[in-house]
Amino acid sequence: MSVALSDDIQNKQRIRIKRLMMGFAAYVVCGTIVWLYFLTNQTEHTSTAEIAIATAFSLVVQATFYFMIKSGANLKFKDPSLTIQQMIPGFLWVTYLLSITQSVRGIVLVFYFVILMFGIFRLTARQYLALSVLALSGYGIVIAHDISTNAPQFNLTLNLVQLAVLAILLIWFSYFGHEVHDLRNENKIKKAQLIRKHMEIERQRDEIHRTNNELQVVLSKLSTQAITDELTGLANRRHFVDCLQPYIEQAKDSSEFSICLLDLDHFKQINDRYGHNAGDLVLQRFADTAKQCLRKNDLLARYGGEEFILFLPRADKYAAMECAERIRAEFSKIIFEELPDSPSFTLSVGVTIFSPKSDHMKSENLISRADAALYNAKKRGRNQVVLAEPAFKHHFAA
Ligand SMILES: Nc1nc2c(ncn2[C@@H]2O[C@H](COP(=O)(O)OP(=O)(O)OP(=O)(O)O)[C@@H](O)[C@H]2O)c(=O)[nH]1
Repeated sequence: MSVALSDDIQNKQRIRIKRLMMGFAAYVVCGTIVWLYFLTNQTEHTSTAEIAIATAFSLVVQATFYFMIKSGANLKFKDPSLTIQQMIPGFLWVTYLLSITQSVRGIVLVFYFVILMFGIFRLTARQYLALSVLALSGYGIVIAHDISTNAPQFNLTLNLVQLAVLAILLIWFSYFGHEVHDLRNENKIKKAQLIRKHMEIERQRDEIHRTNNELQVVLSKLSTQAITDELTGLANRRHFVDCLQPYIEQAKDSSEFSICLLDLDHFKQINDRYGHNAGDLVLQRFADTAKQCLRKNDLLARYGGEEFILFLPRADKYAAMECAERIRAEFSKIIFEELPDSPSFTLSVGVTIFSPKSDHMKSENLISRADAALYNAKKRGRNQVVLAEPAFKHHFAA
């Protein structure tokens, strides 16, 4: 019969065969001892047939168990290791040896304990006691048989002493086996508890990991919020200044970067005429449009209200003016169809280039120069880009 067994069961089956082989070795050792006594004429009344029967019995028993385990038939039993099932024939075998080896019974009695050793981890106290009763009854029957048949050289006293010693040792062994069995069970429980604890720790570790990830997400959201303007999604003023300062400290000449201040024209009127929500919409649309006009490394931020600030790295005055003009022109082209009369709006820009001499490594100086240029753009009629004085007087006008 071939049975498809899981790896775990196959592994256990291998261990069971190994245990059976150890049992077989015990049979061989005990059998050899009896043969030795027999061959050296220490067991005068033992016949060759009797000793051959004992040997054949042990071989048949072991072969039967071997095939049971190999075929998987043992798996149908409550204890697939067949501990008690293997011990009972062993006890019968020892009892038979006792009956045929009268003069060396003291030695053969020890074989009971060799067999009992095999159950040390598995048998309960009750099973030990049952086996003890079996052994004592067996030996008792042997003694009774010897008395009834008036066996030659039978020493009743010696046999009764041996029976008593066997009883004491069996009781002690049952107690000892019970203790070992309990210890093993305790270990099993502790092992199960350890596994449960380990699993709980794993679960808690996963939980911490998950919470940590969630925290990271919240933190990253918070840090993004801290540097972002909620309405337009652009960088906020604080973040802009933080980014600008290191550039100012490292920049060496005026071609390094430029700054633009952009302010929507008459924005108050937009709010007053169309409402605050419409004003918000214009601000958002401006942000989207301006972003389209910029390079990847340019930084546009909301400076406050309807005012925006633009950082243009590696942009000289021509490049900066051109960029600001592009934004101005694109924004003025937008028609706000969602507002009554589909209006369009304008903006003014003040541009300044970085000046190592006059900025003294301070962003305030640079920004106030751009602000002055913006003021000029407003004064000159709005909707235009003006470069800060005194660097360059030219300005683009619509
Ligand atoms: N809708 C809206 N309005 C804002 C926001 N922040 C500031 N404002 C308004 O923007 C307006 C700015 O008006 P002013 O500073 O007088 O400037 P202006 O009307 O644009 O005039 P000029 O800049 O001189 O062209 C004020 O009415 C503010 O209330 C905002 O987030 N949303």
